[in-house]
Amino acid sequence: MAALIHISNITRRYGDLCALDDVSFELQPGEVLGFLGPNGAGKSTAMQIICGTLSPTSGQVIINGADLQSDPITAKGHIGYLPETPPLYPDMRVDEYLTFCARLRKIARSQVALSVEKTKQRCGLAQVGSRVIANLSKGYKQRVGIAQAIIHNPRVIVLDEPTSGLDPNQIQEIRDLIKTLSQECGILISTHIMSEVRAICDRVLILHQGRLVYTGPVTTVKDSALLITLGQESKWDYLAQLPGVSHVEPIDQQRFRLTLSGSTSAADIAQAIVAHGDKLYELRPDQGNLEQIFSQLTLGETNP
Ligand SMILES: Nc1ncnc2c1ncn2[C@@H]1O[C@H](COP(=O)(O)OP(=O)(O)OP(=O)(O)O)[C@@H](O)[C@H]1O
Repeated sequence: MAALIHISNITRRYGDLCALDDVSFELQPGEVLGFLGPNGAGKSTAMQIICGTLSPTSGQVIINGADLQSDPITAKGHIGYLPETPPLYPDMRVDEYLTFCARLRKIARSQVALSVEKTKQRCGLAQVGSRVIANLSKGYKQRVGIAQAIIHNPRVIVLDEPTSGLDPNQIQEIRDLIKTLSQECGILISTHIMSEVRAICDRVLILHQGRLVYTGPVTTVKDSALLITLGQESKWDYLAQLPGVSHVEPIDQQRFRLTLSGSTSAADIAQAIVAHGDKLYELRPDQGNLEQIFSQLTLGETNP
């Protein structure tokens, strides 16, 4: 399957500062790729380069087969971008604004009304077309921001911290929307929120001081350790003998952290504990794992 984004050896310097240093990665169709890194790691620089608003010092960006440098109009046509601050005109009504965005994206006049309607349906905006953007809640403004990014049906959607500043219900709604959109496109999403990565991303990239220091599937990270709580009278020494358990770390008398090997699943472990005749009160993925990887890889100096 051809990659939707293909980045090879991108470097970007600002004077003496190397904001991106020889970064390469790909985004596949249907994939939600999480872009993580501390402040100053180079995420926004990378996103701007991918969206064609900033040139790399060296390296190549191919978007859905089009070279961003030699064929920028085709390449940019495949991308929808929602910057951290949505580019909204607050005095416009939602319909007016989306019509304006459709025209900017050079959608044929005869198709504009249809594109606006379809996009409103996709983003849950069907009821608010006549509302003035300034009067919408922050969650709805964010939906309008996503709507302008997808009005031309791009294959790639780039979202810069799309849930920042939203309340928990709005966050869930935007995450659901992103999941739905990923069925048709590839999505690159930058965030500082680890639970967001777990909730919606298939794979994660971690940048530190402009270098790519980690790339891997979220599920591997997520499932590689479990936290369990057993009955008070449990003799836990059998845990280390269970198939697929490579390490047992007691947290207190009842709680343990199990490191798993290979493809062992949480269900396998639950079954084995119950089959052993023990009481299992709680079992959950060790969510500290991704945080631990992030901290280990990004400790130390950050770019100003
Ligand atoms: N126009 C610019 N001129 C000079 N330096 C810049 C410019 N833009 C960014 N930088 C520097 O490049 C480095 C990377 O910045 P960038 O904004 O890409 O990081 P980031 O990972 O997006 O950070 P944040 O999470 O804070 O948004 C930082 O050290 C920043 O100060």
